Amino acid sequence: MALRYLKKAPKTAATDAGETRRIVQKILDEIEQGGDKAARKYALELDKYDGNIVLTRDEIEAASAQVPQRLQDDIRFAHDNVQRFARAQRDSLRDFSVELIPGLTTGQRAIPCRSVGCYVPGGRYSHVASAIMTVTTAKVAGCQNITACSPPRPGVGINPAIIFTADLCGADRILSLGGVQGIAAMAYGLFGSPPADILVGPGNQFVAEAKRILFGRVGIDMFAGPTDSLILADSGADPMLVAADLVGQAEHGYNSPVWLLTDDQALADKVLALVPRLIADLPEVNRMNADAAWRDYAEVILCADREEMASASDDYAPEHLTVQAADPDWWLNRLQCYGSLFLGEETTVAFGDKASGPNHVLPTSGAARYTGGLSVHKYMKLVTWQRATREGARPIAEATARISRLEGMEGHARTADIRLKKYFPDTSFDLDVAK
Ligand SMILES: NC(=O)C1=CN([C@@H]2O[C@H](COP(=O)(O)OP(=O)(O)OC[C@H]3O[C@@H](n4cnc5c(N)ncnc54)[C@H](O)[C@@H]3O)[C@@H](O)[C@H]2O)C=CC1
Ligand SMILES: O=C(O)[C@@H](O)CS(=O)(=O)O
Ligand SMILES: [Zn+2]
Repeated sequence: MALRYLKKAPKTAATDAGETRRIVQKILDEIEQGGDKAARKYALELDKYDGNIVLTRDEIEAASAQVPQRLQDDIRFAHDNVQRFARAQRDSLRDFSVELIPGLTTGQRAIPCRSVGCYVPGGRYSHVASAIMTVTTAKVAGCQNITACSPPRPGVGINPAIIFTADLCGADRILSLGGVQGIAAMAYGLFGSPPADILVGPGNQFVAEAKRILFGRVGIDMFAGPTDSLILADSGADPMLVAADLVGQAEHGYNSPVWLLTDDQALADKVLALVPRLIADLPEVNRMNADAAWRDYAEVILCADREEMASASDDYAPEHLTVQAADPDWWLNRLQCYGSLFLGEETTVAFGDKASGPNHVLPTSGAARYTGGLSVHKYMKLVTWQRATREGARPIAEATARISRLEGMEGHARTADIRLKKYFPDTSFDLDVAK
C-alpha cells in the first residue's frame, strides 16, 4: 500500500539551503581576510557582544561558582555516563598487526587528532549537554588541544553552566563566540588558538553549513544541523507519550522536523489531536518554535504494516528514532538508518540528549544514510603501516613492477626493479607486461 499522509510538511531540510550557503560563505570569507577583528565584528552584529573572547581562569572560576550544587552534580552524572560510553567505544577500537605473506607485516594504528574545535550551541537554549558530548569524547579519544566555543548572550557572555561544563569535561580554551564566527575562529586559529584539525558539534543551519564549507580544509564530525526525530508507534503505544515526545523535540527550533509513522489510524488521530494542546501549554519561546516546526515540517503517515513503517523510516534516515511498538528486537534487527535508536517507552530522546551516555551529537537531514553520530572514532585517524624483509618484499616488488607498467607508471615500476636488483642480484625477473 502507498503511504498515506495524514499530515504532510510544506517544508524540508533543503528549504532555504541556497540562501544559508550564501550568508555563511560571505562571513567565512570576511573572517579569513580580517582575522580576529572581523570575528569580533560579527559577534557584535549577530550576538550583540563586545566583551572578552578568550575566557580567563578567573572568569571560568567565577562562572562555575554561579552554578548551583545540585545542577553541578547532575552535570557530573551525565559527564560520567558519556565518559564511560566513550571509553567503551575507544576500547572497541584496537591497533593490530598482521603478517599477510611471509616477511610482510602490516598494521593499523588509531591516532587521535591533535587539535579539536568543539562548537557548543547556545542561541535559543543553553546547550550544556552538547559541551559534555563533544569535549568529554575528545578527551577520552586522547586529543591534546581542545578548544570550545559557544555564543555569548548579549552584553553578558556564555551561560555560566556551559562554561562550568566545558571546563569540567576538559576544554583547554573557551571562546565566547557563536555561529559562523565561532567556527571560523577555531578553523583559522584566531585569538591565539591553534587551528583545529577537526571541528565537531551541533548547531543551527549556519553552523552546520560553515562546517560543511570548511570540510576538506579541516575535518568535521558530520552534518549535525537542526534536530529531527521520528517515532514508530503501533496500536499498543500510549498516544500521550507519543505526542509529548514529538512536541519535546519540535521545541528545538522552527525548522526541527518531527515525524510519526504508524499502522494504526486511531493512534494517529489521537496524537494529531493532542499535539496542538501540548504545544499551546509550553512557555512562549518553546511554543513558538514547536508551533512553527509542527506546522511547517511535521508529518504523520499511515502505513500498512510494520515492514512498511521500517522501510519508510529508513528512507527518512532520522537523527533520533524512537520505537514505541511491540517486539523491540525485531525493530533493532530490521532498522538500518538512524543516528540513535530509542527502544520502548521507558527511554526517550531527551534521556539520550541530556544524560544517558550514548552521544547526542547526531547526523541530521538524512546524513544517517551514511554516518553514525559523534563517537571517539570520529576524533581518531585509523592509519596503516607496513614493513618487510627482503624475502617478503620480493613477490610484492614483482607484482608492483608489472601492475605499474600495465598502468603506464614506469617510475613506480622502477622503484620495484631497483630493489629486486639490489636484493637478488643473481636472479633474473620477468617484469614486463605480457604482450
Ligand atoms: N544534530 C545534533 O546533534 C544537535 C543539533 N542541535 C541543533 O542546534 C541548533 C542550535 O541552534 P541555535 O539555538 O540557533 O544556536 P547556535 O549556537 O547553533 O546558533 C547561534 C548562532 O547563530 C548565529 N546566527 C543567528 N542568526 C544568524 C543569521 N541570520 N546569519 C548568520 N548567523 C546567524 C549567531 O551568530 C549565533 O551565535 C538547533 O537547530 C538544534 O536543533 C542541538 C543539539 C544537538
Ligand atoms: O539533536 C539533538 O541531539 C538534540 O536533541 C540534543 S539537545 O536536546 O539539544 O541536548
Ligand atoms: Zn533534544
